Order: sequence, then C-alpha cells, then structure tokens
Amino acid sequence: MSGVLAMDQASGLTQMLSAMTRRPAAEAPPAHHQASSLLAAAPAARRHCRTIAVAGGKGGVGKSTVAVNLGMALSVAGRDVVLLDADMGLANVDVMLGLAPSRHIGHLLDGECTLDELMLSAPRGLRVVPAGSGARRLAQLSSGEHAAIIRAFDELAQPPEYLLVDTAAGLSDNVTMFAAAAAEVIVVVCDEPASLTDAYGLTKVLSRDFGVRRIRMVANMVRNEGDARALHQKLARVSDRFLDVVIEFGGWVPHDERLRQAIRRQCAVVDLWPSSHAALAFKQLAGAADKWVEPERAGLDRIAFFAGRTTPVGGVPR
Ligand SMILES: Nc1ncnc2c1ncn2[C@@H]1O[C@H](COP(=O)(O)OP(=O)(O)OP(=O)(O)O)[C@@H](O)[C@H]1O
Repeated sequence: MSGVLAMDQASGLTQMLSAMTRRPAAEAPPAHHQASSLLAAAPAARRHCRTIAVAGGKGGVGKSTVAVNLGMALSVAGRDVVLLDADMGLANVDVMLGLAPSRHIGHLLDGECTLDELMLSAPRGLRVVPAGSGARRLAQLSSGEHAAIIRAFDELAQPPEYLLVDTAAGLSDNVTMFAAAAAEVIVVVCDEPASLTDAYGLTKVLSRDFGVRRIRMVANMVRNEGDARALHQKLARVSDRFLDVVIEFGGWVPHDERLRQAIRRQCAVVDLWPSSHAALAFKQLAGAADKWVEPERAGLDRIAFFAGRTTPVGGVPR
C-alpha cells in the first residue's frame, strides 16, 4: 500500500469513526430555545450511537453468548440495538438466533446490498448484521474493508442506540480494529488459566498499540459473584502492574445449563427463559451497561491514535 493511500485511509477512518461515536452537538438545547425549535421544525439531531465491542482473546469463553444475550436484554428493555457479527468467516450469531441470512458482509463490501438490506430481524426487535461463514476472504479483511464496514454504519439514516460488536477469538486485525473503534470494550473471561492469559494478551495489545484506556471485564460461567470478583482481581492486579489501562468489573454470568439448552434451540436465553439465572444476569448486565458513563470524548482520542496505528510509519505496530 502506498504511504499516501495509507494516510488517506487513516484520516478517513478518523472522520468516519469519530462521526459514528460522537454525541450530537445539540443533545439538550437551552430551555429558551425549546419553544422556538417546536415551531422551526429544525432537522432532527443525529442520534448518538453507543458502541460496545465484546472480545475475549480465547475461543469458547462465551463472547457470542454475551453479545447475543446482552443485545437481547437491551432490546427487551426497549433499546434499539444492532448486533454486528464481526467473527468474519466463522459467523455464529445468526445460527445462535435461528436466522437464515441470504447475504453477508461480503455482499455489502462488493456493493451488492446496503447495510439496511443486510440486517436481519431477530426476536424482540434486535437486528443482526451477519458475518458470513466459510469465506476465507472475510477472515482477512484489509483495513480499507474494515473502514468500509464502519462507514456503512456511519451512513445509516437513523443509527441505532446501541451497536454491539461480537468479535472473533485471537488477536487478528478483525478483532483489534473493531475493539479499538468501539467506545466500550467488554472482555469476557472464564475461570481457566488460558482465558486469563489470553484476556491479558488482548488487553496488552489494545492498550499498548491502540490506546484503549478502559476495559470492562465480564466473568462468564462462574459460580457466584465472589468467584467473578476473584477473577477480576487476578486480571486487574497484573494489568495494573504492567499496563496503562484500567480493567473495571463489568459484571458476571453464572454457568447455567438453560443457556446451553437455549442455544441448542437457536434462541437467546433472555427471550426463551427470561427468569433463568443466566437471563437475570444478562438483564442486570444490560441495566449496568445502560448506565455506563462513556469517556467525555468517547472514541475520539482513541480513534486518532488508532488511525495513526493503521499507518505503518516506521514499521508495524509492536
Ligand atoms: N454462562 C454459560 N453457561 C453455560 N454454558 C455457556 C455459558 N456461556 C457460554 N456457554 C457455552 O459455551 C459455549 C461457547 O460459547 P460461545 O460460542 O458464546 O463462545 P465464544 O467465545 O463466542 O466462542 P468462539 O470464540 O469460538 O466464537 C457454547 O456452547 C455456550 O453454550
């Protein structure tokens, strides 16, 4: 890639991502403006979209389970939620929800459909952008293709209130690109040494190479809150010592056989068994997430840093 092209992409990315995450300038007009604005029929302010990436490093820790059920719990609570399956090439959100996509993100990239046409309706008003399965090309998207996906969200006439992004396992660009672009990052951890070390590895890359300064850890498949907080202590202790990032306790989800049964039935447990332990935990997580205070300049600082990192000046990021 030429340096100029890389620079263009980087600055384009900065604009696209900042447009996607910034708050509308006139969210709360002064009281004396409100009456006149009723008469003036000013154009509606663009809705602020809260972006949350669900990551974890290790496979099988429950990233998709958390993304699907958090999305469903927010939808049940009346929020307008879009869930992007960013596990490109190995999609599973559509399978988990019993959806039958006829198109995937590759069609969007090829200009064969719009984002609106790609979105599938899941129960409870949740909308899903499917990733596509078995396509190697999708697993190796270029930075320009990542930017095109993000731009498609930016161009939605009415952005959702929440954009949740279910990321893949590992540390590929597909993971770091979307996690770094989101205002909030959830790292899902379960009580296994490899889950903790992979979560630490992901945290290290996101903080060191992409300027992510806060991550929220969600403990999954644990017995109780005490075990969840013990896991958080382990991860926070080591990252406090070696990394410039705060790992906050985001919540916990118990191991619940109902969850596996719901997945076998291709339903979200929050929808199928709303009173199960797991469903109640996801509703609690959604309630907490709804109150999370975003950084004052959500996304902006991080995006500038992030865009810089996509420009391979002086070599690839460490
Ligand atoms: N809280 C839970 N209780 C019981 N089973 C769970 C729980 N969370 C996840 N599981 C089960 O763990 C398995 C892996 O979950 P999931 O597919 O969400 O993980 P993942 O991290 O997205 O995996 P991958 O990285 O491979 O996409 C699934 O079979 C799911 O049913």
